[in-house]
Amino acid sequence: MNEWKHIFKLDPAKEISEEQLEMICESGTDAIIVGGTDNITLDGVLELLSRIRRFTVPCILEVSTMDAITPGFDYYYIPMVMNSTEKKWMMDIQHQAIKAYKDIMDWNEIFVEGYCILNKDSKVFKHTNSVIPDDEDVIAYAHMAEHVFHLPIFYIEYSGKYGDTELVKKVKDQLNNTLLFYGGGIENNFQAREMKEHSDIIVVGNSLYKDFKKALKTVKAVKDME
Ligand SMILES: CC(C)=CCC/C(C)=C/CC/C(C)=C/CC/C(C)=C/CC/C(C)=C/CC/C(C)=C/CC/C(C)=C/COP(=O)(O)OP(=O)(O)O
Ligand SMILES: O=P(O)(O)OC[C@@H](O)CO
Ligand SMILES: [Mg+2]
Repeated sequence: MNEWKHIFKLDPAKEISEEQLEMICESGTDAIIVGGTDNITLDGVLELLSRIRRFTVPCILEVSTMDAITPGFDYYYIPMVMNSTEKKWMMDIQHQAIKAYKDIMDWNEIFVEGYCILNKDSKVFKHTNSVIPDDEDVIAYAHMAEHVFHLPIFYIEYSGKYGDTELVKKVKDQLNNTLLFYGGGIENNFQAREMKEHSDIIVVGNSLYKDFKKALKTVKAVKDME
């Protein structure tokens, strides 16, 4: 994961054609995350997993609901929402899930993500009752992710909206061991490169469902960077 630059996030609740899926899987992206905020069902996850499995690209389940956890993925990402007002989204659901699954959990394939959700209009922001932190708060969350919780990933999430590059840069400057993921509103090569400049890995999601060709090109855009 330390070598990765680009990830596509596919939503099991949304339609993607066979032809498009093949282009995504063979695009050179470093991995595919299966995840989303709502209508995530076990059937939807299993169907998408079996379609992606025809290709060699690493496939990750980002767990958003207990109902759709299944074996068969290469890796599992477990979100903890650091700027939620409810402990539930930071700790309690994860606690219950670990209680249920601890005997079959292989921690070598599980990575916990410290999420900071910064688009107040996104579904995931509302769903998790999050609050908008100021820049100093975000930087403090990043420090907590790295030094208090020793998380492998700090995720700046603007879901559906292109974010503040200055803030992403400020956060990146503070992190040494924790990887910085940036996701939100990346639709073209310029945005992909700009956010990759300031983060370790960019995640491209919704634009695949809006302007597929442009979204696909973001892989080469960041792979060609020095
Ligand atoms: C059976 C087997 C082999 C199991 C493997 C072991 C394993 C992985 C067990 C699970 C252990 C565990 C601790 C699970 C956690 C369970 C859980 C439900 C945690 C809660 C996660 C959480 C905080 C959810 C809230 C929503 C959220 C933050 C989701 C993260 C993804 C995200 C930001 C989605 C938004 O994406 P986007 O695409 O922008 O959304 P829309 O397009 O839909 O708007
Ligand atoms: O869907 P977009 O806005 O590209 O965001 C990607 C990802 O960060 C969503 O969790
Ligand atoms: Mg999405």
